Amino acid sequence: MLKEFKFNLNQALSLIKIREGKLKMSSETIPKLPIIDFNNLNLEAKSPNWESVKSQVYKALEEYGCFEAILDKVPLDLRKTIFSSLEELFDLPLQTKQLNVSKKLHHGYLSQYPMLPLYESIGIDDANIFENVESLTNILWPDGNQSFSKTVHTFSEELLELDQIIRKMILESLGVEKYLEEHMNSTSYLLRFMKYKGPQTSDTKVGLKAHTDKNTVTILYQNQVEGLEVMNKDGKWISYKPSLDSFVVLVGESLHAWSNGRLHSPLHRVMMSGNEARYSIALGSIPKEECIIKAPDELVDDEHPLLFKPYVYDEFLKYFFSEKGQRDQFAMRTYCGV
Ligand SMILES: O=C(O)CCC(=O)C(=O)O
Ligand SMILES: [Fe+2]
Repeated sequence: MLKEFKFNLNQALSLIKIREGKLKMSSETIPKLPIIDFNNLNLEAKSPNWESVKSQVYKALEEYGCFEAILDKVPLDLRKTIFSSLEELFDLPLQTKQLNVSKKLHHGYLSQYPMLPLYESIGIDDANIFENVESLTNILWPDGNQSFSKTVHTFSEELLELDQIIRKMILESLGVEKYLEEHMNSTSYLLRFMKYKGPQTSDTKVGLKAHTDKNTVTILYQNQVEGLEVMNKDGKWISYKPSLDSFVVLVGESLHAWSNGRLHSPLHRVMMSGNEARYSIALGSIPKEECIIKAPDELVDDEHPLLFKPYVYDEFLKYFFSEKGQRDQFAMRTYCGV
Protein backbone atom coordinates (compact mmCIF):
# COMPACT_ATOMS: atom_id res chain seq x y z
CA MET A 1 0.00 0.00 0.00
CA LEU A 2 2.73 2.35 1.09
CA LYS A 3 4.86 1.28 -1.87
CA GLU A 4 2.00 1.88 -4.26
CA PHE A 5 1.41 5.31 -2.78
CA LYS A 6 5.09 6.16 -3.16
CA PHE A 7 5.03 5.06 -6.75
CA ASN A 8 1.98 7.14 -7.50
CA LEU A 9 3.42 10.13 -5.72
CA ASN A 10 6.65 9.87 -7.72
CA GLN A 11 4.68 9.46 -10.89
CA ALA A 12 2.60 12.50 -10.07
CA LEU A 13 5.70 14.54 -9.24
CA SER A 14 7.40 13.65 -12.48
CA LEU A 15 4.23 14.47 -14.40
CA ILE A 16 4.17 17.91 -12.78
CA LYS A 17 7.83 18.35 -13.72
CA ILE A 18 7.14 17.44 -17.33
CA ARG A 19 4.20 19.86 -17.39
CA GLU A 20 6.31 22.64 -15.91
CA GLY A 21 9.10 21.95 -18.37
CA LYS A 22 6.69 22.13 -21.26
CA LEU A 23 5.16 25.34 -20.01
CA LYS A 24 8.59 26.80 -19.47
CA MET A 25 9.72 25.67 -22.86
CA SER A 26 6.65 27.05 -24.56
CA SER A 27 6.88 30.47 -22.88
CA GLU A 28 10.55 30.59 -23.85
CA THR A 29 10.01 29.62 -27.44
CA ILE A 30 6.83 31.50 -28.30
CA PRO A 31 7.93 35.02 -29.25
CA LYS A 32 5.89 37.83 -27.67
CA LEU A 33 5.49 41.51 -28.39
CA PRO A 34 7.25 43.83 -25.94
CA ILE A 35 4.85 45.04 -23.22
CA ILE A 36 5.22 48.60 -21.88
CA ASP A 37 3.35 50.05 -18.92
CA PHE A 38 1.95 53.52 -19.72
CA ASN A 39 0.06 54.03 -16.49
CA ASN A 40 0.84 57.30 -14.68
CA LEU A 41 2.18 59.05 -17.76
CA ASN A 42 0.79 62.20 -19.28
CA LEU A 43 1.82 64.80 -21.81
CA GLU A 44 1.68 67.98 -19.73
CA ALA A 45 3.70 67.10 -16.67
CA LYS A 46 6.67 64.87 -17.33
CA SER A 47 6.30 61.95 -14.95
CA PRO A 48 9.26 60.49 -13.03
CA ASN A 49 9.13 57.32 -15.12
CA TRP A 50 9.09 59.22 -18.47
CA GLU A 51 12.74 58.45 -19.30
CA SER A 52 12.44 54.76 -18.49
CA VAL A 53 9.24 54.30 -20.55
CA LYS A 54 10.78 56.36 -23.36
CA SER A 55 13.79 54.08 -23.63
CA GLN A 56 11.55 50.98 -23.64
CA VAL A 57 9.44 52.54 -26.40
CA TYR A 58 12.45 53.35 -28.56
CA LYS A 59 14.01 49.90 -28.13
CA ALA A 60 10.72 48.16 -28.94
CA LEU A 61 10.16 50.27 -32.05
CA GLU A 62 13.72 49.79 -33.27
CA GLU A 63 13.51 46.02 -32.88
CA TYR A 64 9.82 45.18 -33.48
CA GLY A 65 8.24 48.39 -34.79
CA CYS A 66 5.49 47.46 -32.40
CA PHE A 67 4.60 46.98 -28.74
CA GLU A 68 1.72 46.36 -26.41
CA ALA A 69 0.89 49.43 -24.29
CA ILE A 70 -0.75 48.74 -20.94
CA LEU A 71 -3.00 51.63 -20.07
CA ASP A 72 -5.78 51.75 -17.51
CA LYS A 73 -6.27 55.51 -17.81
CA VAL A 74 -9.02 55.05 -20.42
CA PRO A 75 -12.08 54.47 -18.19
CA LEU A 76 -13.07 50.82 -18.04
CA ASP A 77 -16.73 51.48 -18.87
CA LEU A 78 -15.62 53.36 -22.00
CA ARG A 79 -13.34 50.47 -23.01
CA LYS A 80 -16.36 48.18 -22.74
CA THR A 81 -19.06 50.41 -24.27
CA ILE A 82 -16.94 51.11 -27.33
CA PHE A 83 -17.58 47.52 -28.45
CA SER A 84 -21.36 47.91 -28.05
CA SER A 85 -21.05 51.01 -30.25
CA LEU A 86 -19.13 49.00 -32.84
CA GLU A 87 -21.72 46.22 -32.86
CA GLU A 88 -24.50 48.77 -33.22
CA LEU A 89 -22.65 50.36 -36.14
CA PHE A 90 -21.92 47.18 -38.07
CA ASP A 91 -25.45 45.86 -37.43
CA LEU A 92 -26.84 48.72 -39.56
CA PRO A 93 -28.10 47.73 -43.03
CA LEU A 94 -25.47 47.64 -45.78
CA GLN A 95 -27.10 50.55 -47.65
CA THR A 96 -26.89 52.71 -44.54
CA LYS A 97 -23.22 51.90 -43.94
CA GLN A 98 -22.49 52.66 -47.58
CA LEU A 99 -23.64 56.24 -46.94
CA ASN A 100 -20.25 56.80 -45.30
CA VAL A 101 -18.29 57.95 -48.33
CA SER A 102 -15.02 59.82 -48.28
CA LYS A 103 -13.10 61.89 -50.81
CA LYS A 104 -9.98 60.18 -49.57
CA LEU A 105 -8.95 56.78 -50.83
CA HIS A 106 -9.93 53.99 -48.41
CA HIS A 107 -11.27 56.31 -45.72
CA GLY A 108 -14.98 55.58 -46.18
CA TYR A 109 -16.96 52.32 -45.85
CA LEU A 110 -15.10 49.27 -47.16
CA SER A 111 -16.48 45.76 -47.52
CA GLN A 112 -17.20 42.92 -49.90
CA TYR A 113 -13.66 42.56 -51.20
CA PRO A 114 -13.61 39.17 -52.96
CA MET A 115 -10.19 38.42 -51.44
CA LEU A 116 -11.24 39.53 -47.94
CA PRO A 117 -14.75 38.17 -47.42
CA LEU A 118 -14.59 38.46 -43.62
CA TYR A 119 -13.55 42.12 -43.52
CA GLU A 120 -15.50 45.36 -43.33
CA SER A 121 -14.43 48.77 -42.10
CA ILE A 122 -15.69 52.31 -41.55
CA GLY A 123 -13.46 55.38 -41.23
CA ILE A 124 -13.98 58.78 -39.61
CA ASP A 125 -11.51 61.54 -40.44
CA ASP A 126 -10.34 63.54 -37.44
CA ALA A 127 -12.68 61.82 -35.02
CA ASN A 128 -11.10 63.87 -32.24
CA ILE A 129 -13.22 66.77 -33.58
CA PHE A 130 -16.70 66.20 -32.19
CA GLU A 131 -18.52 67.71 -35.21
CA ASN A 132 -16.93 65.11 -37.51
CA VAL A 133 -18.23 62.24 -35.40
CA GLU A 134 -21.61 63.90 -35.06
CA SER A 135 -22.03 64.45 -38.78
CA LEU A 136 -21.32 60.78 -39.54
CA THR A 137 -23.65 59.76 -36.70
CA ASN A 138 -26.43 61.89 -38.17
CA ILE A 139 -25.96 60.29 -41.58
CA LEU A 140 -26.14 56.77 -40.13
CA TRP A 141 -28.90 57.50 -37.58
CA PRO A 142 -31.07 60.35 -38.92
CA ASP A 143 -32.82 60.49 -35.51
CA GLY A 144 -29.43 60.99 -33.84
CA ASN A 145 -27.42 58.72 -31.57
CA GLN A 146 -25.78 60.83 -28.86
CA SER A 147 -24.29 57.92 -26.98
CA PHE A 148 -22.50 56.69 -30.14
CA SER A 149 -21.01 60.13 -30.89
CA LYS A 150 -19.92 60.69 -27.31
CA THR A 151 -18.33 57.27 -26.88
CA VAL A 152 -16.47 57.43 -30.19
CA HIS A 153 -15.28 60.99 -29.66
CA THR A 154 -14.03 60.39 -26.10
CA PHE A 155 -12.31 57.18 -27.14
CA SER A 156 -10.52 58.96 -30.02
CA GLU A 157 -9.26 61.65 -27.67
CA GLU A 158 -7.74 59.02 -25.40
CA LEU A 159 -6.01 57.28 -28.30
CA LEU A 160 -4.80 60.59 -29.68
CA GLU A 161 -3.12 61.43 -26.38
CA LEU A 162 -1.30 58.09 -26.47
CA ASP A 163 -0.18 58.75 -30.07
CA GLN A 164 1.23 62.13 -29.03
CA ILE A 165 3.06 60.75 -26.00
CA ILE A 166 4.66 58.04 -28.13
CA ARG A 167 5.73 60.44 -30.90
CA LYS A 168 7.19 62.88 -28.37
CA MET A 169 9.19 60.02 -26.85
CA ILE A 170 10.41 58.96 -30.30
CA LEU A 171 11.60 62.45 -31.27
CA GLU A 172 13.32 62.89 -27.91
CA SER A 173 15.04 59.52 -28.30
CA LEU A 174 16.24 60.49 -31.76
CA GLY A 175 17.54 63.82 -30.39
CA VAL A 176 15.36 65.81 -32.81
CA GLU A 177 12.73 67.20 -30.44
CA LYS A 178 13.22 70.64 -31.98
CA TYR A 179 11.02 69.33 -34.84
CA LEU A 180 8.24 68.19 -32.50
CA GLU A 181 5.75 70.93 -33.30
CA GLU A 182 6.36 70.70 -37.04
CA HIS A 183 6.09 66.90 -36.89
CA MET A 184 2.84 66.93 -34.90
CA ASN A 185 1.35 69.58 -37.20
CA SER A 186 2.24 67.51 -40.26
CA THR A 187 -0.34 64.81 -39.47
CA SER A 188 -4.08 64.41 -39.16
CA TYR A 189 -5.95 61.49 -37.62
CA LEU A 190 -8.13 58.76 -39.08
CA LEU A 191 -10.19 56.55 -36.79
CA ARG A 192 -11.25 53.25 -38.33
CA PHE A 193 -13.59 50.57 -37.05
CA MET A 194 -13.18 47.02 -38.28
CA LYS A 195 -15.34 43.95 -38.11
CA TYR A 196 -14.04 40.53 -39.11
CA LYS A 197 -16.74 37.87 -39.29
CA GLY A 198 -15.89 34.51 -37.74
CA PRO A 199 -15.32 32.12 -40.68
CA GLN A 200 -17.50 29.44 -38.93
CA THR A 201 -14.72 26.86 -39.17
CA SER A 202 -11.75 25.90 -37.03
CA ASP A 203 -9.51 26.33 -40.10
CA THR A 204 -7.63 29.60 -40.13
CA LYS A 205 -8.77 32.11 -42.77
CA VAL A 206 -7.28 35.45 -43.77
CA GLY A 207 -9.13 38.38 -42.21
CA LEU A 208 -6.71 41.02 -43.47
CA LYS A 209 -3.68 40.15 -45.55
CA ALA A 210 -0.11 40.86 -44.46
CA HIS A 211 0.82 44.51 -44.94
CA THR A 212 2.78 47.36 -43.44
CA ASP A 213 0.88 50.53 -42.53
CA LYS A 214 1.76 53.48 -44.73
CA ASN A 215 0.93 56.21 -42.20
CA THR A 216 2.92 57.46 -39.18
CA VAL A 217 1.73 55.55 -36.07
CA THR A 218 -1.26 53.23 -35.65
CA ILE A 219 -2.84 52.39 -32.31
CA LEU A 220 -5.13 49.36 -32.20
CA TYR A 221 -7.70 48.28 -29.64
CA GLN A 222 -9.86 45.18 -29.99
CA ASN A 223 -12.35 42.81 -28.37
CA GLN A 224 -11.36 39.45 -26.91
CA VAL A 225 -11.29 37.54 -30.23
CA GLU A 226 -7.70 36.79 -31.24
CA GLY A 227 -6.40 37.18 -34.77
CA LEU A 228 -3.78 39.94 -34.97
CA GLU A 229 -0.28 38.76 -35.84
CA VAL A 230 2.88 40.85 -36.19
CA MET A 231 6.04 39.63 -37.91
CA ASN A 232 9.34 39.98 -36.07
CA LYS A 233 12.69 40.57 -37.78
CA ASP A 234 13.33 36.79 -37.83
CA GLY A 235 10.29 36.38 -40.04
CA LYS A 236 8.20 34.72 -37.29
CA TRP A 237 4.55 35.66 -36.78
CA ILE A 238 3.82 36.78 -33.22
CA SER A 239 0.20 36.33 -32.13
CA TYR A 240 -1.24 39.08 -30.01
CA LYS A 241 -3.31 38.00 -26.99
CA PRO A 242 -5.91 40.72 -26.46
CA SER A 243 -6.81 42.14 -23.07
CA LEU A 244 -9.06 45.02 -21.98
CA ASP A 245 -6.02 46.98 -20.70
CA SER A 246 -3.85 46.65 -23.73
CA PHE A 247 -3.39 48.68 -26.90
CA VAL A 248 -1.13 47.72 -29.80
CA VAL A 249 1.16 50.39 -31.24
CA LEU A 250 2.61 50.00 -34.75
CA VAL A 251 5.09 52.10 -36.73
CA GLY A 252 3.98 52.97 -40.25
CA GLU A 253 6.28 53.35 -43.24
CA SER A 254 6.13 57.16 -43.11
CA LEU A 255 7.79 57.11 -39.71
CA HIS A 256 10.23 54.44 -40.89
CA ALA A 257 11.26 56.82 -43.70
CA TRP A 258 11.25 59.95 -41.51
CA SER A 259 13.50 58.22 -38.94
CA ASN A 260 15.79 57.25 -41.84
CA GLY A 261 15.17 53.58 -41.20
CA ARG A 262 15.90 53.64 -37.46
CA LEU A 263 12.37 52.57 -36.57
CA HIS A 264 11.07 49.33 -38.03
CA SER A 265 7.67 49.17 -39.75
CA PRO A 266 6.44 45.61 -39.28
CA LEU A 267 4.30 43.38 -41.44
CA HIS A 268 1.07 42.44 -39.70
CA ARG A 269 -2.12 40.60 -40.61
CA VAL A 270 -5.38 39.30 -39.17
CA MET A 271 -6.08 35.55 -39.22
CA MET A 272 -9.52 34.36 -38.17
CA SER A 273 -11.01 31.06 -37.05
CA GLY A 274 -14.16 29.98 -35.21
CA ASN A 275 -17.55 31.60 -35.00
CA GLU A 276 -17.04 34.83 -33.12
CA ALA A 277 -16.61 38.21 -34.79
CA ARG A 278 -13.52 40.26 -34.08
CA TYR A 279 -14.09 43.99 -33.63
CA SER A 280 -11.13 46.35 -33.69
CA ILE A 281 -10.48 50.09 -33.68
CA ALA A 282 -7.48 51.80 -35.22
CA LEU A 283 -6.37 55.37 -34.73
CA GLY A 284 -3.79 56.32 -37.33
CA SER A 285 -1.76 59.49 -37.43
CA ILE A 286 -1.47 60.22 -41.13
CA PRO A 287 0.76 62.70 -42.97
CA LYS A 288 -1.39 65.52 -44.35
CA GLU A 289 -1.95 65.31 -48.11
CA GLU A 290 0.58 67.94 -49.12
CA CYS A 291 3.13 66.85 -46.53
CA ILE A 292 6.64 66.08 -47.75
CA ILE A 293 8.25 63.30 -45.78
CA LYS A 294 11.94 64.00 -45.39
CA ALA A 295 14.30 62.61 -42.77
CA PRO A 296 15.81 65.44 -40.68
CA ASP A 297 19.44 66.21 -41.61
CA GLU A 298 20.50 65.22 -38.07
CA LEU A 299 19.46 61.63 -38.82
CA VAL A 300 21.58 61.32 -41.95
CA ASP A 301 25.33 60.68 -41.67
CA ASP A 302 28.03 58.31 -42.96
CA GLU A 303 26.78 55.54 -40.71
CA HIS A 304 23.16 56.20 -41.68
CA PRO A 305 23.08 57.20 -45.35
CA LEU A 306 19.75 58.54 -46.61
CA LEU A 307 17.40 55.63 -47.38
CA PHE A 308 14.47 57.43 -49.03
CA LYS A 309 14.28 60.57 -51.14
CA PRO A 310 11.82 63.16 -49.77
CA TYR A 311 8.33 62.22 -50.98
CA VAL A 312 4.80 63.59 -50.95
CA TYR A 313 2.62 61.20 -48.96
CA ASP A 314 -0.40 61.35 -51.27
CA GLU A 315 1.71 60.84 -54.38
CA PHE A 316 3.22 57.73 -52.84
CA LEU A 317 -0.27 56.45 -51.96
CA LYS A 318 -1.34 56.90 -55.59
CA TYR A 319 1.55 54.67 -56.64
CA PHE A 320 0.86 52.20 -53.85
CA PHE A 321 -2.81 51.80 -54.81
CA SER A 322 -2.01 51.56 -58.55
CA GLU A 323 -2.06 48.14 -60.19
CA LYS A 324 1.73 48.03 -60.25
CA GLY A 325 2.03 49.28 -56.67
CA GLN A 326 -0.37 46.64 -55.38
CA ARG A 327 1.87 43.92 -56.79
CA ASP A 328 5.02 45.56 -55.44
CA GLN A 329 6.11 44.13 -52.10
CA PHE A 330 8.65 46.93 -51.68
CA ALA A 331 6.49 49.79 -52.97
CA MET A 332 8.20 52.47 -50.92
CA ARG A 333 11.70 51.39 -51.92
CA THR A 334 10.62 51.36 -55.58
CA TYR A 335 8.91 54.72 -55.28
CA CYS A 336 11.52 56.74 -53.42
CA GLY A 337 14.39 54.47 -52.34
CA VAL A 338 17.86 56.00 -52.76
O1 LIG B 1 -7.83 44.84 -37.13
C1 LIG B 1 -6.68 44.97 -36.76
O2 LIG B 1 -6.32 44.77 -35.61
C2 LIG B 1 -5.60 45.36 -37.74
C3 LIG B 1 -6.04 46.37 -38.73
C4 LIG B 1 -4.91 46.84 -39.59
O3 LIG B 1 -3.83 46.34 -39.57
C5 LIG B 1 -5.13 47.97 -40.52
O4 LIG B 1 -6.27 48.39 -40.66
O5 LIG B 1 -4.15 48.45 -41.10
FE1 LIG C 1 -2.40 47.64 -40.52
